[in-house]
Amino acid sequence: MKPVKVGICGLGTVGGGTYNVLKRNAEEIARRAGRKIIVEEIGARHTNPDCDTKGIQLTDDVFAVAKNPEIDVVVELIGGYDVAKELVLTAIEHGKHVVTANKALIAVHGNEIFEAAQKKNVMVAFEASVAGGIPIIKAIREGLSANKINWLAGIINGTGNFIMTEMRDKGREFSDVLAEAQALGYAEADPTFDVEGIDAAHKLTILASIAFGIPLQFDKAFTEGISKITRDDVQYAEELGYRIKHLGVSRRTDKGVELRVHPTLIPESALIANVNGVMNAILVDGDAVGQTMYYGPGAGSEPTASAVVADIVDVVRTLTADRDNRVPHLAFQPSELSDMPILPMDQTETAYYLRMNAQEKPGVLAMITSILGGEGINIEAIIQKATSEDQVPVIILTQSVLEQKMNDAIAKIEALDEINGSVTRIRVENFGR
Ligand SMILES: NC(=O)c1ccc[n+]([C@@H]2O[C@H](COP(=O)([O-])OP(=O)(O)OC[C@H]3O[C@@H](n4cnc5c(N)ncnc54)[C@H](O)[C@@H]3O)[C@@H](O)[C@H]2O)c1
Ligand SMILES: N[C@@H](CCO)C(=O)O
Ligand code: NA
Repeated sequence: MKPVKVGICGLGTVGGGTYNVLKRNAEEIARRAGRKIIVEEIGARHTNPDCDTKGIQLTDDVFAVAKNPEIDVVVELIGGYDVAKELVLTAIEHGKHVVTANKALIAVHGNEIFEAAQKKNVMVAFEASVAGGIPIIKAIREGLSANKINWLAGIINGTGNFIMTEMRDKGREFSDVLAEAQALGYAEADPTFDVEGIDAAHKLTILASIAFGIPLQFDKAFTEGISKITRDDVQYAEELGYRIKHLGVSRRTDKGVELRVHPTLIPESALIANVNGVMNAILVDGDAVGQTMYYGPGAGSEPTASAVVADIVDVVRTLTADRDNRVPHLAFQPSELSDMPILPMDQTETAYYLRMNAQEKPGVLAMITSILGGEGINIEAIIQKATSEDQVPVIILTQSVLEQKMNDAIAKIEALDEINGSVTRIRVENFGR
């Protein structure tokens, strides 16, 4: 059979890894795909010192790649929204299949891109966009297609997990670890995407769509980052038997779908609480299978390339297959997507960790517990720290409650003269309890 010709756009961390893996494993990959896969052209502004591209056609115009009549599959690895979107739509318009690692693009413009792809009968594959090398899209979309999925939760940003692990285990400074994550090629071009949970929310949006059969709705995701977590919170959580992880959670409820990214206390005995460094993990709860967990490197050159190349192989395998019966982009047939709403954050339910500074006076604890009781919030545990100062940290673990009630309770606690400053709240998920 004729070789399949691929055009790679962007030759940075992921583009470079993709080129090298395709080259190094060419024989093995051809045995799997049923035909040879050749890199016909590379479109990139910069060359990559890790890649020997001798003999390959190079251009700095990625649109030339998207329009090159020789090319069957365009691999978008430039990142970002605008140029990437135009590039992908141009490739589709020219009848090319597309493989991308760009979660920002899929989460924000995916509905439009998939519609264009369906019209042109081409595939857009995006396994590398979520959790790097972990084949989580394939697992949910194909491996779990028998199930009604109840919820999923994951550590889906490698940079953030790397930062939190290094800070906790080695006491390193935030900025120092972030710089290392950038040097290792883990971080986004704008690392606030990693730290503030935007990147994780992009990925969660994609996972929720393929799990529940809903259109991509990134604008409705709730996002809270890791920059405000203090060493004290990490320590108090550990005293209570928990680890703090930056988690994306999406749960189907009677009222709608939860879509939220925030720091979360997880019981230290839970497997997912022990996922460290750049590793990612996603827990998926299906009605037939129960809970399954997927673990592996969430970022980095070749781990991500592993997913990009697997997508290229997938595309190649379907080139000769019936194009009306491909695996749908969002797992469900496009005409079968549901209009189940995304729940506003104040309508979600979780347990909470609260930390506040109370003045050292008799009766303050009673005031706090009475406010919580008044909102119908049950307390699981309280720690009051003795200090030499005239204010004491009070840490409270609550049972599960509607976020709206917790907002009201926190506002009332913060209004007390006996409480200094604001109340820190971290949500709690009791996996494995
Ligand atoms: N780095 C990771 O671990 C990782 C993992 C999963 C997904 N991703 C995603 O993969 C994509 C690429 O990330 P990366 O880490 O490889 O980025 P990178 O910055 O290392 O590489 C991007 C490359 O694209 C080139 N480029 C950008 N715009 C261009 C344009 N208009 N024309 C020509 N070249 C252009 C840049 O010169 C650069 O070499 C992003 O969407 C990112 O979110 C990255
Ligand atoms: N910046 C992302 C890359 C992988 O998507 C992360 O750290 O997880
Ligand atoms: Na993946």
